[in-house]
Amino acid sequence: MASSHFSYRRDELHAEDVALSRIAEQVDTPCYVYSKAAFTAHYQAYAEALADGPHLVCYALKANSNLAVLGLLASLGAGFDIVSVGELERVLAAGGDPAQVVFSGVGKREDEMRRALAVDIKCFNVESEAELEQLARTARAMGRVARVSIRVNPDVDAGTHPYISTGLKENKFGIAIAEAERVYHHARELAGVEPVGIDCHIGSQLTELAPFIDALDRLLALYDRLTTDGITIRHLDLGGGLGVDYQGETPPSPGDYIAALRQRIGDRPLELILEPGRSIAANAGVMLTRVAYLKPGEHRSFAIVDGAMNDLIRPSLYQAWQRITAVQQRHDVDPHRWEIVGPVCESGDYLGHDRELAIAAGDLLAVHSAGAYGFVMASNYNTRPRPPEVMVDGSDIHVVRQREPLDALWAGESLLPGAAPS
Ligand SMILES: Cc1ncc(COP(=O)(O)O)c(C=O)c1O
Ligand SMILES: N[C@@H](CCCC[NH3+])C(=O)O
Repeated sequence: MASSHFSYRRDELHAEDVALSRIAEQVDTPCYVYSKAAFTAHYQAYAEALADGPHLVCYALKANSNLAVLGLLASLGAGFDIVSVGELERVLAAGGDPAQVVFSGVGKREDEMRRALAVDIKCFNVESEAELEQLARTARAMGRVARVSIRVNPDVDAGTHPYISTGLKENKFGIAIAEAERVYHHARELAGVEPVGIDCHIGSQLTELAPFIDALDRLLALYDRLTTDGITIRHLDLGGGLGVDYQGETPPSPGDYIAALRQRIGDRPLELILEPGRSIAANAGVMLTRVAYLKPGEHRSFAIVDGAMNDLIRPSLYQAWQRITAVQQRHDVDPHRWEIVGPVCESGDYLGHDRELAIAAGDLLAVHSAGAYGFVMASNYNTRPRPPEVMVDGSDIHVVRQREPLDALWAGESLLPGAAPS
């Protein structure tokens, strides 16, 4: 199992000290369950490894932006990586410090820039020259100066799924490394922006160090050239991307990763910023779902569960594999190979293919490693409410997001005038 915070005791899966069947009874299924201790430990692994030099861990809240998660990480000292004004408002609502926020993303709108300038975030990670110019105009109009990093596209192969690889020249992200030096000179001359950092993010779920080191070497060469040109860069932001154990992968630990980075950076006077998302959140959560019906067949056998692609889309979208186990292990039925599928009307609606499980209708299943890119990617497809979220703290159960009431799913919609049935 990928996380020691979710473990079996007397044949039943627990989150910390809470039996997961208790949560399912209390909040119904499907639901997400997070462990406070796991979030804390995963964050501390970064903070401790970085402690001997200037640093900031900017948790990428796209991975899991529940306010309870953000509040917990803020209380531990985390900064945040945001990609929208909505994420910025979440950080502020959770008590996060805007001075520790970096703003990534290729398509920042002017109103988003204005709000981020108004609360004086730490840095904008700028992804194109057109965005740089827009940001400079917006900042000037507000009488402000925006601190910026150029997000450099270092053209390294992250060796991960094509949908989550971002640092190749065919990807939409960042400014080509060959162009970056010229853009920094442009930024230096442009009123309204001040270049203070260099940024990159090459992809997600990386399980090897080599692509990170390749990218870092290219950024350091750029840093050295800019320093020679008299452009003072204060921080290096290497993005997120460290992978996790979904299916026995053995990615480097944050400690090993950071030691390798620091060794390359040497005595350059740089604050090191990282933007981890998945490696903090994924194995701090599971999704619980209940078996509704079993449909054994000659060709394939289906376990139809109450969770679906709208609740957890990673298997359908990326063919992602996440471990699925029975919450209460039973010894009275034989294991059988099941397709774990949801009620959504799509053949691609599945949570797992060909899983050997000893289960009966009514049993609870846990989909593991669901703390990252789980709830945040949930939708209301098929007019299904998004699931509730629960945070376990020792033996305490905190419902940190209620299931959406059904009528919330059509709030804001209206019938055409005169079209109401009489
Ligand atoms: C700019 C940026 N920073 C950080 C992250 C977080 O990545 P991960 O969840 O792989 O750590 C992402 C997502 O891949 C990203 O696009
Ligand atoms: N949503 C993706 C990761 C996206 C990374 C965002 N830059 C996943 O579940 O693997």
